[in-house]
Amino acid sequence: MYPTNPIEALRRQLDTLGESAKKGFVRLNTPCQVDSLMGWLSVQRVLPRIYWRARDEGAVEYAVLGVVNVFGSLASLQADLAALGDIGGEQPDFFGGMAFDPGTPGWAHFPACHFVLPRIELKRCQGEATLSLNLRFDDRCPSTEITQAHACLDALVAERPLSPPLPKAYQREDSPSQKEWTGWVDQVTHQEHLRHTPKVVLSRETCLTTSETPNPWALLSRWQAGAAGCFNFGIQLTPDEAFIGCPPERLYKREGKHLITEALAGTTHRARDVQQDAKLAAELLGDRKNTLENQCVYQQILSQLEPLSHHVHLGDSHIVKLRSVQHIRRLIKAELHRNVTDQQLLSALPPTPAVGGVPRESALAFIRQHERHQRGWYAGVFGRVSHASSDLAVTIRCAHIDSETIRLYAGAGIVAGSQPDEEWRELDSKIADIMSLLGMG
Ligand SMILES: C=C(O[C@@H]1C=C(C(=O)O)C=C[C@H]1O)C(=O)O
Ligand SMILES: [Mg+2]
Repeated sequence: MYPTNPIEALRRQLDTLGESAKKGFVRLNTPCQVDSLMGWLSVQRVLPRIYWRARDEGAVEYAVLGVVNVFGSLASLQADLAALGDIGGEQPDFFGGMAFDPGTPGWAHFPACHFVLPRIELKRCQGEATLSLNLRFDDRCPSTEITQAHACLDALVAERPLSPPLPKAYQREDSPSQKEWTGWVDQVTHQEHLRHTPKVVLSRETCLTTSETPNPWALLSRWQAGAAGCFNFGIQLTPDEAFIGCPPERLYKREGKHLITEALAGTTHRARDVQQDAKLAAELLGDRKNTLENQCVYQQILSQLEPLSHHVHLGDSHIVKLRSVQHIRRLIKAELHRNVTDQQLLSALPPTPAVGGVPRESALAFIRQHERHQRGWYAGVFGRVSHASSDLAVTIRCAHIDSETIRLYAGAGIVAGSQPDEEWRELDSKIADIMSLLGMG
């Protein structure tokens, strides 16, 4: 269908780029054919490698790699969005994420905040794939930029099929242990503690160790296939390390001044029998402890949105059914005041009480004091930001993978009425999908 090699087509466009085009941001595009974006990403040598797909049906799939710019803070990202917006013309997409708690050391190769304007984008929308080369000329020497762009094109490798990840024998270690967990839940649900801190989301790190871990892109591709209604993300900043996940939770989506966010909290498992499953859902919606978990989230989001927006609307409670769990969700819509930026939203909203707690600082203090594992980018933020629209997920239901270890993370909102054993089981339900893909289900 496309007689020209897409890389060749981009090279030619680059060579014939007129002087007048060399201002601000430039995106060169060519149609291409691709089977699996993750299969393509998996064989590339250029870093970083990023995959992103929002949870909505028909959402655009992005596989991006290399960098035109890197941003280590929300302020620098916002300054660049504004600078390119002022120049006008086509605007880029920025991809990246943030750690759960910038106030703690986090993961070794994952900065507290890291967004990139990628060099190469492979996008698929309604079955049509496009390969793009990004350039910019406002902040650098044009000839160097063109040389670097050529070098990145030269480094691209043809897609190869992903081989399915083979189940292996893993050694499992949980931090905290169930015994420690019980002690923490008892502390948080103590009358005295609840009085000043009504909700703390406690988490667990499950370390799976083996001689050779699976290809993260093969794993994500399998995970995605069974995770309808979830976001899908993957990022490799260093060659032997990846962070992947299929989170059901949206931090926010902004289209111009329209904002959509949500309170997703309160959990039960799934039943095989349809009637039994509906009964579990009805019980969840009526359950006091679970309703309280959700209420803590929407109340804080509403109060954070108040100074930034008008016409804030809180939707009804409803059930979101995932493969192994069901959750209570309430959608929130708002109209942002003029000039409210992604920087402001990303400074105000995360970590929401869906993953942190209420009040934020005292919940974070409990987490910092007790959890020995580093949350890093677990329970942080991942997504796409641009001038016109942004969409970001909360990074739960995720795995950090290096050459020997897979680290799985799960948390549970602890409020009045939480029982340690039930909450521990909730953690297991939240990692059930990925555990079964690894042959540990
Ligand atoms: C913290 C996680 O999930 C959060 C906690 C939930 C709960 O306790 O009911 C439900 C959804 C998320 O808000 C996680 O999956 O790791
Ligand atoms: Mg819960």
